[in-house]
Amino acid sequence: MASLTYELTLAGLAIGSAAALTGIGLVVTYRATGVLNLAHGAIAMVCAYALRQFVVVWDWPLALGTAVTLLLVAPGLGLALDRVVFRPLARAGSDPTRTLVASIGVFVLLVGAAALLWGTGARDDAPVLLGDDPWAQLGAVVVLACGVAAVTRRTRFGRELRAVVDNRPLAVLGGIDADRVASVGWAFGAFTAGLTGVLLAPYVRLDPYGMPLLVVEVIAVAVAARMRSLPVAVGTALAIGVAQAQLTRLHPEGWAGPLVQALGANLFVVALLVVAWVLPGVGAKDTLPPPSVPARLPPGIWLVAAVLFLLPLGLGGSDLRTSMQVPALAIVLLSLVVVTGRGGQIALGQAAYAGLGALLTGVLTGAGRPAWAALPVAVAAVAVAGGLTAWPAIRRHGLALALATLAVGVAVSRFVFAQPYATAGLSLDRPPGFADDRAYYALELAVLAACLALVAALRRGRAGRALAALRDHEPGAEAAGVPVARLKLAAFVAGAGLAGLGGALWGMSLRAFDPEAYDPVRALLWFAALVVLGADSLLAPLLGAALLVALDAGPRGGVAAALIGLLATLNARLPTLTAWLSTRAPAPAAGRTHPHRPAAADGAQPGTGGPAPDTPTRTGGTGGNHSPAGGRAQPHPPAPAGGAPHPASARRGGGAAGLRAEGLVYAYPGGVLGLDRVGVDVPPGRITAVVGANGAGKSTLFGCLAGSLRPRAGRVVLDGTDITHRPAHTRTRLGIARSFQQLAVFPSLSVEDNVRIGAEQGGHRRAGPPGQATDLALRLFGLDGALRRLPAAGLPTGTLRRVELARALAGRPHTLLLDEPAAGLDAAETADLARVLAALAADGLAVLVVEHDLDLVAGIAHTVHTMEGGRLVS
Ligand SMILES: Nc1ncnc2c1ncn2[C@@H]1O[C@H](COP(=O)(O)OP(=O)(O)OP(=O)(O)O)[C@@H](O)[C@H]1O
Repeated sequence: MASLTYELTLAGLAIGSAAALTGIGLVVTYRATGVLNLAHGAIAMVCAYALRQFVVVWDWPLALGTAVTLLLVAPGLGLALDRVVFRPLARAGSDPTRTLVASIGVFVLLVGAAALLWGTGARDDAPVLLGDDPWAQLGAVVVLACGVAAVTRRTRFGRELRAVVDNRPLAVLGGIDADRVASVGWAFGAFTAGLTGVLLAPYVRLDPYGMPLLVVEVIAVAVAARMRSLPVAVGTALAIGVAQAQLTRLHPEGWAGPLVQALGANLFVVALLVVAWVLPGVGAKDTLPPPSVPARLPPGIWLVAAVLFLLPLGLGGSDLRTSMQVPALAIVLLSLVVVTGRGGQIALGQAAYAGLGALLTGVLTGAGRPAWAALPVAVAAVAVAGGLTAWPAIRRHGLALALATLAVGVAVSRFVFAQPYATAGLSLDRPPGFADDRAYYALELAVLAACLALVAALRRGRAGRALAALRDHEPGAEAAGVPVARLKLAAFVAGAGLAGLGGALWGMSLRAFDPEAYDPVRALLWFAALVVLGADSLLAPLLGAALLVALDAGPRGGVAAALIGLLATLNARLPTLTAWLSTRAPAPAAGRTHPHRPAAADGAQPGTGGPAPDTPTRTGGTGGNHSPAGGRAQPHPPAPAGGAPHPASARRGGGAAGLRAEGLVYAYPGGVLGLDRVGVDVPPGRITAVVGANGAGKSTLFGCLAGSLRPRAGRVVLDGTDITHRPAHTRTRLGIARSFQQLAVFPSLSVEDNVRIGAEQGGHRRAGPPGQATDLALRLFGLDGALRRLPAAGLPTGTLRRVELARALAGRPHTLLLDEPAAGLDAAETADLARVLAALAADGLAVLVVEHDLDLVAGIAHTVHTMEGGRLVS
């Protein structure tokens, strides 16, 4: 027994050391470049194929082939990726989600290219490098880890690497060539990938799909090491490797047998799932940036698409059977429009939900349920499964959802789809009356049309607007009253359900469950395809499905992956296909805000752009007189139209005490005391100002009042009710609106929709229809007329400040918290703002202003508090 334990431990160490190599490569690349390289496994696979090509096909000596592979091919690939893909992204200031999409693009491109070059079949003749001696592999890992540690601790390059990791802009200012550091990081990362690939290849299936995925699972060890600690990465890899090997000793009876067996082969997948669910995500941001141009497709395109989709009804035989995949796949891709396109979430596991939809439908029909009844039950079950698997990650920041969905995709594939107990002999009957291929295709088209109509309605409606808002600017959406986590979950549940429906239709078209159709790599391909074609477009799923099926219908696999991968690697530099087809929105003028993201997203304050481009004309209640300030806020809020209440006139009952902070203490991680027993009153009908030098604690106080920060001690009280633990969106719904120091508008939405979100999400329900509150707020701030239909992207700062204020007031708050509202405004705009604030306070609103502009404060505030060192000193 002892010797079996020893043997298994050795075998586990061999697996663990290969995983440790990957962990080291991922950590070093991440530290040098900030990129979580999902393509690591694909690089490993390409290097393994390259070595096989040199040694087996071209008959080179093993040493020469290995040297060329590891010292030329692998680092060369890393350097090429750095130069062509990732450096341009870093220079453009791209965020982690865009680089993740690019690394998915590289993954898909390399998989496609390998399939084209070497075919899709598995090879079992990869050259053996170190034999099966685990000590040799372990030795290689230890030498490599020690080498990396020595270089980072003791050399000048190591110091530079650490400086770049700590603060890249500061390191560049200090004269460090951050690009060189990144190049070395990429070359080294690719070298470790190559080493993993050539070591693993003889013992696993060397094929373009299997090996990259095997290495992707190992991301778990790098995430467990928080993308920093090499000893933790190596230790975790070895521990999982040994535990996995020891599991093979267990042979429980009954249903647990195959499960334990699967666990013994896939413990890294479980680890990935656990780290994605439990540990904080990698990276700081987890939503895709908003689309640069809101797509408005010419109507003729839909006619062309309809005709093209109807054409296969005239086909027969294998052509019709191939075409039957298209509507089903289009529905799966449509699920990504909801989750990724609208919601901005990175979902890499849609193949699992599609497969589960097919599997459950097959199981239910196999148990005698009619297909009509089985399908909705299966779709509902998959939707619930989607919600349950995504929920732990949705509440976490960074790339947690991307990793969790990736892990779910691989885990479902390994533990369910690949298991004979779940899928053996499964067949999927078509609904009665649709057994014939042509009739079934017509049914698929009808379901697709219904799904398109449903998603179109969702996008146009309140939920669609709120989703776009959270994609564009999550804190801004939360401040407008959007329940961010709940909405993300709802989008994910809907997306999983749609994917399940598409998958089930696909299975029915084949009349069988084909695990290959739901391979996790396909999920990456589908995600990349949708992003490339335009994630927030209804046309993209149709185009994508047709393109993917058509390209892969040929004799050579990999064409679709190679093409989509190539386009995805360049995702930040090319317009999406649907954006290219769409009617252009007006081009932003020089000096305006960046169309891609609001100023708050990158921390930059855009320049003041002068008056609004279209001087809005006030209409309605005031008789259509022209705005005196070139579209600026009106000095005095106009009388409400049609006797409707003023947008900012929602009132609490008599005797309201207002908002009050009592003894707030807030400490930042690291111990800096942001607030030290601070109390402040924000009474109705008055403007309360808080001033103080930089770092005095004003923003911290503001965050505690608005609900974005939780104080360590003290209370926040609204009209006598303790709201200290209420989240930001709940406070907004209680009538506390806020603005941001840096703009928090939703660039892809029109000015009107920006304001409408405030009315829909933030408003008290009894405060009247959102449309009316929106119109009033737009008019109050001179945003009606042609301006209301323009996308917020590209409008001048002064206009966007008014949009933000109008959004806050459209929810008809009783308390208004303003964080440096005059930032970025010129003198005239600041004067207009002062008049509006005075009018709102006169109208009964409680207003708190945190401001640097002492003239503004002196002119409007009834009470002025001064902060210093986290305390209120006056
Ligand atoms: N995220 C953070 N992590 C650590 N310390 C922080 C953080 N944010 C603020 N601080 C520290 O907390 C203290 C209060 O900062 P705060 O931003 O509230 O000041 P402020 O008065 O709003 O300054 P400013 O006018 O520059 O915005 C400062 O010492 C600041 O350095």
